Amino acid sequence: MATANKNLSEYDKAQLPDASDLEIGIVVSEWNQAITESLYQGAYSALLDCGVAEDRITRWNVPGSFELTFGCKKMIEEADPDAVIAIGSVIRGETKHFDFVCSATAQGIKDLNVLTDTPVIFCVLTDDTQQQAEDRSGGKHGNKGTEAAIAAIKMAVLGK
Ligand SMILES: Nc1c(NC[C@H](O)[C@H](O)[C@H](O)CO)[nH]c(=O)[nH]c1=O
Ligand SMILES: CC(=O)[C@@H](O)COP(=O)(O)O
Repeated sequence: MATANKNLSEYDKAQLPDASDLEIGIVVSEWNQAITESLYQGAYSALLDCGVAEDRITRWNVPGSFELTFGCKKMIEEADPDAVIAIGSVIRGETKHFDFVCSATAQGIKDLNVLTDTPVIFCVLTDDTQQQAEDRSGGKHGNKGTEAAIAAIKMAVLGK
């Protein structure tokens, strides 16, 4: 199902496990900062709404999406959260750099899920246009940060 047919912000708290004792890490890329801050706010608000304690949410920033893998790895090593949300926004430019950044970031986050015992949630928008990114970070298609927070809660409990 394409995002166009699914609102990213919809969730049913009644279907979620107790999140009151969860520690959640969030690593945020500074590239396309207006988009990533909107994604972060979506994730942060949903975590609080679902019962995660404010003082159990840890945020770190990294320069770009390519650095998300290292930032999440260090957070897992140093803070040992129950799950980590990796937030980024990659928007296609004139060259093939978009393809390499998206592929490396997706593979790196996948590797963390394989090589560590901590779920790492892929909250990285990979868009052809600024409008597509805005539509998925609090626009007409909802907020992927909200979707990522719900996934983080579910995976954190599954991984315990
Ligand atoms: N163009 C985008 C980038 N590029 C930067 C890389 O992520 C990386 O920080 C750099 O290559 C140094 O290692 N990053 C994004 O997150 N979004 C983009 O659109
Ligand atoms: C995803 C990127 O790295 C890209 O936005 C950089 O733009 P360009 O391909 O024009 O250098």
